[in-house]
Amino acid sequence: MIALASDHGGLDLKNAIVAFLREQQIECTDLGTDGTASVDYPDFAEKVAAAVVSGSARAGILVCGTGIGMSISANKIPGIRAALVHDEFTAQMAAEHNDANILVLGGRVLSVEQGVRLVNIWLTSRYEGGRHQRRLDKIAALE
Ligand SMILES: O=C(CO)[C@H](O)[C@H](O)[C@H](O)COP(=O)(O)O
Repeated sequence: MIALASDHGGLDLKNAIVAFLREQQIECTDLGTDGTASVDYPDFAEKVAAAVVSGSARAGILVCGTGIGMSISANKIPGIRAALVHDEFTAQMAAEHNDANILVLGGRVLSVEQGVRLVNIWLTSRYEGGRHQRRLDKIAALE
């Protein structure tokens, strides 16, 4: 299960990602927002982070205008490694090196096509472990 949410600035990209995941028959849950009314991104970051930390979702995707506010918010939650990515390389590294459990995208930064492409790269890339695990352990110790 993948949990997704956006604010109003990320709505179109989030909806496109939901459609993509359903097309791929990847189970997902859309935690909002549902319309174009202005909302506050920390409320939605918290919902997705809670789903990931509780284990009800294996991973999460958050979208706001820049992705910055969502990543700052989600990374406040212990156990979350939220990665804001902008291109193919950072999407791949977020999985391979950081084992990011939440992918964050900027709906006002990326085209819908590019955003969906980055989701696909992150989902199909695998954490490499090894030296990276030592670093993730040190991140966890900071919590
Ligand atoms: O990351 C953000 C803020 O740090 C997001 O881009 C928000 O979507 C953005 O701030 C919302 O802006 P708005 O002017 O209220 O639409």
